[in-house]
Amino acid sequence: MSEQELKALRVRIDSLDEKVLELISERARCAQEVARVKMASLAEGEVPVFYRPEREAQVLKRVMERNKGPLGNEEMARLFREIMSSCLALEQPLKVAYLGPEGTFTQAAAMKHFGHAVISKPMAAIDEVFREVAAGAVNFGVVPVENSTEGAVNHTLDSFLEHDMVICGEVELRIHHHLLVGENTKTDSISRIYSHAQSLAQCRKWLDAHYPNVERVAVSSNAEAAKRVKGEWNSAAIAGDMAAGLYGLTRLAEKIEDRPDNSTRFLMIGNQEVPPTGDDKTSIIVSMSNKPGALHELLVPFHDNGIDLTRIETRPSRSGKWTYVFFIDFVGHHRDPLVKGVLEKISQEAVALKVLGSYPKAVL
Ligand SMILES: O=C(O)C(=O)C[C@]1(C(=O)O)C=C[C@@H](O)C=C1
Repeated sequence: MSEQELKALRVRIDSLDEKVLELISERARCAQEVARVKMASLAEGEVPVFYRPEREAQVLKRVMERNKGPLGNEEMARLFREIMSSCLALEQPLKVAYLGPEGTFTQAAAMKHFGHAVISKPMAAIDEVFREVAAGAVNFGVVPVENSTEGAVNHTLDSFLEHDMVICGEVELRIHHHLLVGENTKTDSISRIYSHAQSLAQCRKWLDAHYPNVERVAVSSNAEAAKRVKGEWNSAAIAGDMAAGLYGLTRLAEKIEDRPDNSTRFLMIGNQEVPPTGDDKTSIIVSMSNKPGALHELLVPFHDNGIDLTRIETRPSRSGKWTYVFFIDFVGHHRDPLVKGVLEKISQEAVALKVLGSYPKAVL
């Protein structure tokens, strides 16, 4: 390519950027207008709802449907995700608590779902995320709920039993783990590997093959593991990209998770009900009386109405020995007539039924 050609292309890019800039600014002014309309149409005592997950899902889906490339759908949606995040920040800067410290996969999930224009607050434990939302100190919280290799995150499920929370979104993240060391670490003298227990479990086979005699130490998060090895000479951490970047660590081995499709699903929790989008999921907690066939009774209405169950998890209930609650996710919104019917049928048989929330299926 000649210098001349390159110059001409850059002139074209400059001119396109000016148009993109003007269009983004126009969009942002539009969002400010939306905020004005929302404020003006409030009934007395009503609080404005600026964040609209159902609308965001619709915007991102539309972008993906209309995208003709060469950028991929996900890439394009990510760009719009950030534009929308900044537009919303003009209406109302969202505060989001997540399972910290900084650099965790939960933080990455929060950014993937809300974009980077939110004010994010790391919390030391899952229960603290719930409490922060319940106290109204933040608008939303982000917590992990299940991993494709290791299963349910029980702390999160148990927290739903203790707090009244509305689930308003989900996001899935492909989890890649790396073996990380600080700059002063001699790689042949590693005597300890830190990570979160779930991450150690997700890399068990790799560790058995490569570091069978090295002590594995479970800490509160993999970001915490990364933070520790920064100052230690004989230690390594298992953590992800965000933590590696944040603590300036070197990747000794990349993508060491045993299963290449290792993914974690995260939930957004808040106090806001989300209207239907036509492509939603619902999460419920049900407790049945301890009698034969109870689980069968619970599942039959779903089957009879062709409702797709995406997950069922059992946890000990907090109210009695050997009694259980079921966490069930299914496709549909609790306001859909078919779903309403199923929930009514179940509540006739159940000791208790609580809808945790209906929310758009993850778009990104
Ligand atoms: O449509 C709205 O209600 C808006 O506030 C606008 C907008 C957007 O930028 O498109 C911004 C924030 C909401 O969460 C959803 C969409």
